[in-house]
Amino acid sequence: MTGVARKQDLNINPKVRFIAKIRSSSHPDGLSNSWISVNNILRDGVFSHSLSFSLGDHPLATSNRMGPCVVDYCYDQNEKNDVVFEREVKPSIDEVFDGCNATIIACGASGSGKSYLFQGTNDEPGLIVLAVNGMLRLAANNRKSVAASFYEVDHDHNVKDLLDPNRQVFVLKDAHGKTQLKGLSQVLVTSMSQFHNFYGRATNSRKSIPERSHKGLILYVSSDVGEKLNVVVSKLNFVDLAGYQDARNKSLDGHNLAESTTNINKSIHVMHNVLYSLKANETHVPYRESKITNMLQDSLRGTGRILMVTCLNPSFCHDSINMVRLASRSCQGTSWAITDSSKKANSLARPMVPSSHKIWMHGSASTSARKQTMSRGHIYRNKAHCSTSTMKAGKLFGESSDLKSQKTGDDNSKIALSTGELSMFDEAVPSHSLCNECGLPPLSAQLQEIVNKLRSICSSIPSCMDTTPHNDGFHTATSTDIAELTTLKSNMRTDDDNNKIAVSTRELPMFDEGKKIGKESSCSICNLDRSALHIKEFEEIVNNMKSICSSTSSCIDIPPHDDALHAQTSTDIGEPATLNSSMGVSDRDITSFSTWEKFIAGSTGMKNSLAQDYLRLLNTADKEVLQKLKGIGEKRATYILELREDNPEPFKNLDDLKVIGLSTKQVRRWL
Ligand SMILES: Nc1ncnc2c1ncn2[C@@H]1O[C@H](COP(=O)(O)OP(=O)(O)OP(=O)(O)O)[C@@H](O)[C@H]1O
Repeated sequence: MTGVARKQDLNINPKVRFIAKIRSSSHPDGLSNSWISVNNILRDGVFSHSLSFSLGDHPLATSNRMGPCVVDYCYDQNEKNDVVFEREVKPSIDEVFDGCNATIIACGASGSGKSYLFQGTNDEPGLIVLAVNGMLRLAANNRKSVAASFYEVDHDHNVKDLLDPNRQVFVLKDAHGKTQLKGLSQVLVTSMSQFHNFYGRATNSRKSIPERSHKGLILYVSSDVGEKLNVVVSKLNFVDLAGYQDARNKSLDGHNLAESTTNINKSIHVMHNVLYSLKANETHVPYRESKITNMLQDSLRGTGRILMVTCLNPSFCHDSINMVRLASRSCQGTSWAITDSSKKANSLARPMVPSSHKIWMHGSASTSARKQTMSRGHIYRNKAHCSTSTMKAGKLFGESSDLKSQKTGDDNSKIALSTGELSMFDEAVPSHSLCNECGLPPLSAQLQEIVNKLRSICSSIPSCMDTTPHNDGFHTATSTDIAELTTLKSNMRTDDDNNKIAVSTRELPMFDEGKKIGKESSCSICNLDRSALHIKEFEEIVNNMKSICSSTSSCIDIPPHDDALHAQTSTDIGEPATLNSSMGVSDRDITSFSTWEKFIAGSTGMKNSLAQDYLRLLNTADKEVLQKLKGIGEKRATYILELREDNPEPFKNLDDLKVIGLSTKQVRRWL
């Protein structure tokens, strides 16, 4: 059964409110709003409206991916601006005069009535006009002043002062981290007619310009100190977001609306993301991902009210559906979820980025990894293979999720060198299988053996450290060695739960110097015999490591570059190709690498190729596969699909993941 349920233990910010307003159909282009049905929902004493869409008898399949569209309230076409004002805006004005900031945002498809809602007409004043009127009255009664700024943010993120177009506006942070709109003019509002005068002039001047942009009016309330407007107490923001347009539509001259549309749509998405995060009380709010949210940051954070009004066209408009879906997603925050039992577990129980996930994708250093990488090789080579490759990669993820489920049981066989450098060894193949090419036991097994040795040595180190002060000169000379040895031990993190050990590459030279450590530190460690034993064991381990490295390099050896065949083979094999291309090193560099460096470089290259795969899947995979990726839950997957409607390849590099609230660092950590 599908429905909407409220999660009991929510921490939802009630001051972030999402409403919809269906534009009046009195306009000649309006047919009727029968394509939108609004239903009441009452759960746990909370009223909401659920919106569904139909064309004639055909329900539009908008809910397949995300269930019904839910907003806190939907005003129908007969409800006038003053009704919306009384219920939604007036309470904010009272709070602004009590010192809080408030923000009212209108969004919607082009022609959905955003400007009409804010500006209105002489007969039906809009929310801004009604608000200024109310504020002037309150100001007069409370010895306060009202001032206004009016700006525009275009698709190139330029900010223009609409009250004084000659001024340059800079968005800066002051010493307290507060956003300053440096250069933006403020005009004291003294009466309604004076307001109509300057505001009307500024709005009309933009009407002839076809460019889409966001427009913002700031109404400042200051304590009345005569002529000076120096003590700004609080702000009421009105933001009229540019009309949403599907970026795949063609403009009148036949060109794709592409870039400017994409930028505008992106900032609309970011605005919804920000409100989503605020509504859900998330710790990270992506203000900085768009100019407009960055500018509004001070008003949006804190305790002030935020109202997002999604304006809907009275006649069928696909962009309106997109917008209401976006609003619904943000409105539901973490508080609502589809009660479809299969989806419930995913969407309700899981935060956006579950910290419990450790690895989004597993690989293996042995044959299985090589086979997987060979599959990925096709992805690099030919984009036309994308879907097949995606399927393969999907299979990969399928495998990885299987592996994930085996994780607990298999944890004992893990080893990671250099903080995840060798995460490809996680979930390695069973220890009895041999590497096809080398005929050696799998790397993981060899490394595991070393780990066990190291662990046993480590566990005995404290007992042989001399902690009593030594006054002889020799001790002073060797104390660094003790420190080194201690560092060595601390770098060999042992974890009894999962038997993991991490040895950073930085520490490897210490192994080479094992003899030196042994010779000198033996004098400063209390039990000479035991320490000598340890050093010997260390040396043995170093040698083992070295031999593994050389055997590894023979598995991922780099074929000669000039070989014509190489071009073909390296792409097929994947790993060597990655070594060359992803690391950005020349062959000369590679030949001068030590075996160990080659090995580490190979790991880095592989990481980069995994990053590429991750991005490629985000750009191409279907929802089911997306949800198998580390960090992608039901909501993010839905959002990614929405982003792909605007831009077929929204993720070109890891930085682009910001749009979906993931950081490069985070993703790199998972790889
Ligand atoms: N409630 C209403 N009653 C009558 N006409 C309306 C109403 N709302 C909007 N309109 C008319 O519909 C048209 C489009 O409205 P409006 O300009 O407000 O849309 P918009 O969403 O701001 O569009 P854009 O994003 O392109 O600027 C206008 O001609 C406006 O007068």
